[in-house]
Amino acid sequence: MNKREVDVAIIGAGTAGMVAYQRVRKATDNVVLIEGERYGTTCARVGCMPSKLLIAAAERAHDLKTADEFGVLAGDVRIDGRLVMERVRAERDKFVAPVVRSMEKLPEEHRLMGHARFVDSHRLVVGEHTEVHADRIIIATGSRPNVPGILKEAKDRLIVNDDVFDWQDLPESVAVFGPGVIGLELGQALSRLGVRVRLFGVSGGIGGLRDEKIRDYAKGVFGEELALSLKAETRRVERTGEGVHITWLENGEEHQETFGYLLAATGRRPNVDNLDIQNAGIELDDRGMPEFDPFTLRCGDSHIFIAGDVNNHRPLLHEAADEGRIAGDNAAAWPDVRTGLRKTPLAVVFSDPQIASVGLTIHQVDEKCQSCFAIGEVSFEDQGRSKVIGRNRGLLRVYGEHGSGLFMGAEMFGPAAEHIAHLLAWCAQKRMTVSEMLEMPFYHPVIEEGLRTALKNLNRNLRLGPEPAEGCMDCGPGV
Ligand SMILES: Cc1cc2nc3c(=O)[nH]c(=O)nc-3n(C[C@H](O)[C@H](O)[C@H](O)COP(=O)(O)OP(=O)(O)OC[C@H]3O[C@@H](n4cnc5c(N)ncnc54)[C@H](O)[C@@H]3O)c2cc1C
Ligand SMILES: NC(=O)c1ccc[n+]([C@@H]2O[C@H](COP(=O)([O-])OP(=O)(O)OC[C@H]3O[C@@H](n4cnc5c(N)ncnc54)[C@H](O)[C@@H]3O)[C@@H](O)[C@H]2O)c1
Repeated sequence: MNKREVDVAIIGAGTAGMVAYQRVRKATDNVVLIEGERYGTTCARVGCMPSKLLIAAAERAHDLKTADEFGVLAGDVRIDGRLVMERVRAERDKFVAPVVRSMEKLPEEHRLMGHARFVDSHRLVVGEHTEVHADRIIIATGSRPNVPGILKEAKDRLIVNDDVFDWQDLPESVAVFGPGVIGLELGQALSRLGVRVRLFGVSGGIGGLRDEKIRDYAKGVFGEELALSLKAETRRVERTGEGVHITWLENGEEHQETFGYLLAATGRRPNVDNLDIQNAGIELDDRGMPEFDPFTLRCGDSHIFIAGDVNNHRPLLHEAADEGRIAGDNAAAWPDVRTGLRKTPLAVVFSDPQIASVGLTIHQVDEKCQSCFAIGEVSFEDQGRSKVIGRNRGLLRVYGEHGSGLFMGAEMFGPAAEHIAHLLAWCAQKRMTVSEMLEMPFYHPVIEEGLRTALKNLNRNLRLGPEPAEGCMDCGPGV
């Protein structure tokens, strides 16, 4: 077995691992970045980018199919599944290639291919060919789909997100299990591309929405175009000659339907269980997850750090990058460990309408403010710009603290949520009050005017500032 002695070993060459590597590199040349499978990252290969490519095709198809609303007659819209998937794969490959190239450009002594596992708190065995002794270690091993046992009965027709993006053609039908972020994004996109889809859930939730009022509204809107079984008890999953036959119980009645494939989007499992983590000498919780500080990413008071999806703290791309930076800086400077900047929570679901959440959830605000908070809201059904562009479905709810008037968080289902969420996240991070946010300029006619309406409503409910005039003429029509 080869032997290596390094200052810092990083396990996992995904986004968190690559960013951590760049930071460590500033302090030492004696570093190794270990990858067990392939270069290219989850985001570029099987995550953010290919999913958004599929969604982009679905949005084009949907726009064409609904263009007659504007008097634009597109005729019969035909979707060529082979061409759709060809573009998804080709564009995906263009995102993956530069990531792989940047990895391959690293000095050879900084790269190691092979699955890593802990032998003790400082020693890793990699691919059974190299033993690495590291002064400090960063775990950045990401996550993988978690598939409940019963779904495995779909056998060769069971797929996860990774498989979808290698399809050569679109299938006739897919049962999507898991109405969370991945299931909703992919399920709606496939449906809009002409695939027969049913979305199965267990708890009644959809798209990770936490505010019940928005969740109920969103369920109504998605239910108009998607077959939803959000509170289903799966009785049987059988691989038959035609595909996958599913029997489920819903509202006290048994239902059955056959699909070509079963897509499991039932959550993700951190890649901790394949590391022999029990040998690392760090505290584990009752689920076997390392205890760590989210501000330093350090596990207890050890020399081991954990960054990205693997710690399951905020499993999003920009958070993986931030955590890679913090863990990298701290591993480099160890034992001088510093707290890093954690940004305001921000999440976007690329459904249509989009879903976004910013800052604290309604339940967290309630807990933090001990019920001393108010809610402002706006419906986009009557919002001027949204009506003009035919996207007037949605609801935004903003939360503020009584007394201080501070903006605490928001949840949104509606048009341009990805953009409005950014404005809100920036205000939250700057700790702005709702009144200060209302001092900012709002153009006319734009979707952001809907945000202003929600903020004015919140200010009124916080009993701050002047009582807003009904039908404000300064604001123009349809705001
Ligand atoms: C379908 C889908 C869509 C998504 N869309 C979005 C989106 O739109 N926006 C967003 O912000 N986020 C999105 N995400 C989440 C985002 O992709 C992740 O948060 C991010 O990629 C996590 O990066 P990471 O570095 O933690 O993990 P990864 O990029 O997964 O890297 C981990 C690496 O560790 C390696 N590894 C694992 N175990 C070992 C081992 N024992 N030894 C050596 N190497 C190992 C793996 O092979 C992998 O290369 C999406 C995810 C999915 C699945
Ligand atoms: N746009 C984005 O930013 C984006 C997109 C995709 C993924 N992601 C990230 O990836 C993470 C994982 O996404 P995900 O969708 O896999 O997880 P998730 O936790 O969002 O959703 C999983 C869903 O599966 C349901 N479920 C669990 N067991 C089930 C069963 N047996 N039958 C039916 N439903 C079942 C859960 O109730 C939940 O609704 C997200 O939390 C997010 O951080 C982000």
